[in-house]
Amino acid sequence: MQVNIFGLRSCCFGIANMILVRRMREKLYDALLLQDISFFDEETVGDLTSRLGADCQQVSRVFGTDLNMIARNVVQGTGALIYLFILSWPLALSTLVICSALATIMLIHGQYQKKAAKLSQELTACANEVAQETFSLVRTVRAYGMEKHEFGRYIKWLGLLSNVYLRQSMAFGFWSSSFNFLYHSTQVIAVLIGGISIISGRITAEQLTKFILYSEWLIYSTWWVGDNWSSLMQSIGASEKVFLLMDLLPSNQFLSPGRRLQKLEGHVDFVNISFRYPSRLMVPVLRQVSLSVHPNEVVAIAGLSGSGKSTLVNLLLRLYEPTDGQILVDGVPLVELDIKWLRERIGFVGQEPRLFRMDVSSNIKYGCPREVTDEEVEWAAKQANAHEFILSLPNGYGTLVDDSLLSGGQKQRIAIARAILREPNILILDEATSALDAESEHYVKRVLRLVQNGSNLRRTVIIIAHRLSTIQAADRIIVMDRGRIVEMGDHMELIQKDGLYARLAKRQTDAFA
Ligand SMILES: Nc1ncnc2c1ncn2[C@@H]1O[C@H](COP(=O)(O)OP(=O)(O)OP(=O)(O)O)[C@@H](O)[C@H]1O
Repeated sequence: MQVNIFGLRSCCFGIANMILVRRMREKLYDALLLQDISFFDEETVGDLTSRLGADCQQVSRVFGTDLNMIARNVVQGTGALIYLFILSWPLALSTLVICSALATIMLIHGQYQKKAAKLSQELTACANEVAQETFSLVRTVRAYGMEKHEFGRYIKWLGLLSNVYLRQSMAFGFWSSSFNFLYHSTQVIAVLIGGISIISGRITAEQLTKFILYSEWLIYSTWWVGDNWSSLMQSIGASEKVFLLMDLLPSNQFLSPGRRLQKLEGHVDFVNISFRYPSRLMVPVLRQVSLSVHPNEVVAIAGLSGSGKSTLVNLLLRLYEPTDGQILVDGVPLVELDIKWLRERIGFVGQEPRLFRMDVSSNIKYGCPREVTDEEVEWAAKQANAHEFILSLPNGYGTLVDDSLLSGGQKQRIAIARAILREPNILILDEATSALDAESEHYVKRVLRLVQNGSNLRRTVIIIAHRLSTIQAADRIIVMDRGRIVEMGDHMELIQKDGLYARLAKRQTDAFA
């Protein structure tokens, strides 16, 4: 019966813990997912993933086991102490002094374990970060023969981690031996003082036996409280950051629903935009940029690397908020619009063509706000010059995308197909042709021409490209230099101007000659 009840209770604790861990992970995932992008510029991936995993388990232990054990042993110990005082107060006092010494060591040990747990979580996160980075860049590591170096980086963090564990074990050893020493001292004192008391007739032998039993009970209760206390402190130390992250408020853009317009024309105004990345507040990235993009206009942004081209589109996607100035979409400030509604109407192809680990078709459909047929998926793939190579894959559109299966250019064409499929009112191509070969670039140019000439396909396009040959046909080319717009016009006008654009164009012609 006893076993059954104990088993049932453990089972209940197990289930409660499981539910708690699940709820905490959900809440943490939610809190992280709804953060500003700038939050992820400052937090390490390894740290966040380890918080999502092990730390939640630590927190649940606090509620599931440690608190329960502490409460139980405090009640037991207090009962034993009262009984000891009834039996013999001088003996009880000496036991109490020893228990107080044990409690003091327990508090110090608990504080130490709290700090050590926090540190070990941080070091685990750093080690995870190195491992994650190495495996995601394994080709670069191989190509440069840096396996040993990366192993060394990983080992360094593991070394620090094992030092913390070693010190934790030593602290535990000290705490255990103090317990043993003090426990045996109680018995020696009890036998000595108790023996004298029996000889002088103040207590009986039966009372002394009871006393020794109860003092053992008291001291063991103190030990259990101490043991659970240090494990509680460990859990608290490891979970401080979890609670901090769980308390994060969602980004402003998810808090208010915002306005939905009847139709998005695709008029974009950047008005006196200045911007610094929150993680590098000292460096101005955009300085008083003003630019109007008209509905259905194809605007290309060119300029040297690091001049702020991608940052400008990041602000239009509201991944970051401008430090100064404002962005208007169809005359409405971006901050007033329903961001989900707006993003559904924007097609975006980013610089790094990374796909999800799902089949090709699902990758193309990803984020499409409406139901799409297989024919529509194929249509989008054809527009992006991806249909042919997709058909040559083992399972065609059903092939599971693996990072090593597709080339950079192929991944980029799938990303273009994804953007085209949602028939966006604003199409943003950031460096979309950088990884494409000359033939594919020709097809992208064809898409741009289609967008420009086909009456039902017209839309606002913002294209950033290093290959100036891709953007020659744009209605307008904006040239940026160190966060400012320095030139504006069509290809011929800019060439005649003989400024930065002309120099870049000449440099590229010379390079390809
Ligand atoms: N997340 C970030 N945090 C801090 N600084 C950043 C971040 N992203 C970009 N920067 C910095 O902002 C500046 C402009 O970067 P941006 O990517 O907008 O330039 P770009 O003109 O698009 O360059 P490229 O043509 O090489 O892509 C650079 O100096 C870059 O180092």
